[in-house]
Amino acid sequence: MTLERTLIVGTGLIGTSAALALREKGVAVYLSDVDAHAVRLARALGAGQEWTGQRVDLALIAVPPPSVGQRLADLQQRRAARAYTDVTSVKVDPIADAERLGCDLTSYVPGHPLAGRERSGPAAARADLFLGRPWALCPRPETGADAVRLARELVSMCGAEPYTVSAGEHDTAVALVSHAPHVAASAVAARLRDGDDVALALAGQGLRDVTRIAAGDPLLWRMILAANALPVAGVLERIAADLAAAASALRSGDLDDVTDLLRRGVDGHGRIPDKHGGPARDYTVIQVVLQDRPGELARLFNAAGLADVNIEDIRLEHSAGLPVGVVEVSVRPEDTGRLTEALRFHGWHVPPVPDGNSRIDRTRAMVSD
Ligand SMILES: NC(=O)c1ccc[n+]([C@@H]2O[C@H](COP(=O)([O-])OP(=O)(O)OC[C@H]3O[C@@H](n4cnc5c(N)ncnc54)[C@H](O)[C@@H]3O)[C@@H](O)[C@H]2O)c1
Ligand SMILES: O=C(O)C(=O)C[C@]1(C(=O)O)C=C[C@@H](O)C=C1
Repeated sequence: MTLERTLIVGTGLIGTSAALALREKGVAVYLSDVDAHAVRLARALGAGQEWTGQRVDLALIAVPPPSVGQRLADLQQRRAARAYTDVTSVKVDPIADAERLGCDLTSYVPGHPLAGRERSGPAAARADLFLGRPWALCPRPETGADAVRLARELVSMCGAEPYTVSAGEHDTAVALVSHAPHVAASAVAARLRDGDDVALALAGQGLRDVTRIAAGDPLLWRMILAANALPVAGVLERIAADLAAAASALRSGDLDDVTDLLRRGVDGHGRIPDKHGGPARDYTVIQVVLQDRPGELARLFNAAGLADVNIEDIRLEHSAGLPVGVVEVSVRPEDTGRLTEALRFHGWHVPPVPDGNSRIDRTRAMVSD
């Protein structure tokens, strides 16, 4: 049994990213969403064609957590697929919904890719979103072997690593590694609402690293947290206790508790597996410091275009009020030399890309004027 035809239900960030990855592997992909605009945009991105009832091998349900059970029931009633899986960030509640709605659990493999972005919708989708990332699969004793095989095939076509775990273990685990961290990031980012312009002008990369996920959709996160409330509350209580102890240590001037927290933080961070820890894409990131004036980005793009280098990704870091910004240009490693030469030719100073085993090498290109 191989995966030749897939239906994606919910063509937002995750559904469209999976669709794009499957299209690259030659799978026929059909698209469905309650929002016709989301399907149109996904189609325009090359993610597949609109679903008009074709029967497929596997349906991937990529909708918010409370809608998964009902969608599964509807699709099974239409006999839309031989097997079904989903991507929602919690697992116990959607499975309970499916059971309550009388779904056939033998053809359903609950799933969850541990990959995402802080943006929603098909426009944010990318085919390489899942590369090297863990993708949890939570089959139950009654789940059929063929359904599991199809779900695993989808995961590997998306470039992710399947990880089999029970739904209960999954929810406890993601409370620690995903859901509580999201709330903690939001708490840090929420403080910035009170920050004055001077403070925000001094924001560096550390703050951006700690708060990136806080930009995620609050309505989606409310649904995720509601479905995993107690495990997340437990982790948050322990984080809050550490923060309270650190604050009182700072007030008393006895920094032992803070030092202990910092050391435990180093230990905890060291436990994040390298395999899934860093960005999974094999791009070189060239950092270019740009003058903040009209036409600078266009000049950079033009230099890349003339060198026949495709820019895979671009990220703009700009501190308000400063005369320069940093643009991070991601290119395929084999294009690094050509782009470096082109930037030098057009007046930027670019030091050699350092050797290293990290998946992403960073170099800096400084404006010469
Ligand atoms: N955002 C992430 O980083 C991330 C990562 C992993 C898993 N997930 C999970 O993936 C799922 C989708 O998240 P997303 O970030 O792609 O959200 P999104 O908002 O980008 O996309 C969700 C899409 O589902 C559609 N939709 C909503 N209800 C529907 C229904 N009943 N039937 C058909 N379509 C419906 C919406 O119109 C939207 O296009 C969620 O369950 C989320 O928990 C998200
Ligand atoms: O924005 C990201 O980078 C994410 O990977 C988001 C993230 C995560 O916590 O790892 C968030 C929720 C999802 O259920 C899966 C992935």
